[in-house]
Amino acid sequence: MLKAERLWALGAMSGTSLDGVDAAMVETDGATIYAFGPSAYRAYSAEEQAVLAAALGKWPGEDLAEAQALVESAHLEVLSRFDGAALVGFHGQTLAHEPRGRGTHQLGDGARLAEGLGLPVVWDFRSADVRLGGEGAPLAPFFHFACAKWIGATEPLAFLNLGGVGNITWVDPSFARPEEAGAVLAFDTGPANAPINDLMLARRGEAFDRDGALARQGEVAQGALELFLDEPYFLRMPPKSLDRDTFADMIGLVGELGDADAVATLTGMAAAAVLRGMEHCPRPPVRLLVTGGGRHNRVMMQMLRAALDCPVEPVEAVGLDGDMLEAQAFAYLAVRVARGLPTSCASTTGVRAAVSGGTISRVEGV
Ligand SMILES: Nc1ncnc2c1ncn2[C@@H]1O[C@H](COP(=O)(O)OP(=O)(O)OP(=O)(O)O)[C@@H](O)[C@H]1O
Ligand SMILES: CC(=O)N[C@H]1[C@@H]2OC[C@@H](O2)[C@@H](O)[C@@H]1O[C@H](C)C(=O)O
Repeated sequence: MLKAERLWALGAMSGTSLDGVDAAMVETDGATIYAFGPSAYRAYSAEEQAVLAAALGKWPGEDLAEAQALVESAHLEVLSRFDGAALVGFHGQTLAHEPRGRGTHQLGDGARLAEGLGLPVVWDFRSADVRLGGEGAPLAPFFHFACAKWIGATEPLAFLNLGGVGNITWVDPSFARPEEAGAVLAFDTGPANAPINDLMLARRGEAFDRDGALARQGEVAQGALELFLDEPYFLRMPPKSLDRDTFADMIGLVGELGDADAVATLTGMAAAAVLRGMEHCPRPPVRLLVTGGGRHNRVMMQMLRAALDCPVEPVEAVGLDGDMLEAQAFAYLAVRVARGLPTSCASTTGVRAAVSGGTISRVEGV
């Protein structure tokens, strides 16, 4: 176990929207964030995205050689660009997530990455939590708690990640540690960009709805939205988590609509899922800080602003980087794992007791 000294860690995340690998450095002792360092991005090409998309839903033991080689080489490529890291946090590519079923599967072998980089690599962050009865996700909440401290927050606030899937963390920064009862509440809100991307690709051959430009031209189909909100997921108490394609059927709800109305409706569904989620906050947050690619979607942001009493701002409003927050989270969590500090607790994943997930792969001499 590392002593409680500050060090630079390098984190990498390949998210559910399959757009690419984010990597970023954080200086931390596993509790306090001292500084944010450089970051880099390595996009997946359309061909690579197709390889990953074909691997979605697969479990270890299935035919994954090509996708695994791709995930590992893309990570090696981007992580090799950095100097000065003492260890690496490697999330991997989530292919399947069934915490109450077959478990959770993040593709990519951290031991191979450790060999390639010559650095200790922390990986497989989610399995231990699932084994102990947790959802295994979301895991960024303990980092969000540290971010709330870093920005000097004194009142409860919430972080919303609008990635392929959405997740929210409500934080009370008056607590000393995130695992204390009442300090955080976190869960996945619902689908966010993944269905929009899927529809844009299928109908228009485009990767996503840039800035919400197409949604802006359409109207939300209220009937489809109501059917979507009937999903039992929205009645479940948190913590709770989702697989990328848990809501794949929602595409069917907009199947008869024209492109603009269909995208507007999927955008409205993502926002409505967040608004449902906000009802679970123990106290109203004083602000909602939005991270992830969806913060660029002006229509989605406007829908949230129109319905909420508190300011809804991109995390850049407080000096954070919304493109890199998840990569930074896994840098931070890697240091927590190395120090034996918990990475999740009952109010973030539903795990029975606070747990330090993750496996550390070391290379000789390091
Ligand atoms: N300018 C933009 N306008 C609208 N949407 C955008 C824009 N930029 C990015 N996005 C959306 O954000 C997505 C990428 O978001 P992000 O990188 O946060 O997701 P992720 O990390 O892969 O997902 P997750 O957090 O679920 O793991 C893109 O696929 C796209 O749908
Ligand atoms: C199983 C899995 O990979 N889940 C992701 C996904 O993408 C967003 C949401 O669903 C969140 O639960 C999680 O990622 C972030 C980084 C998290 O664990 O906090």
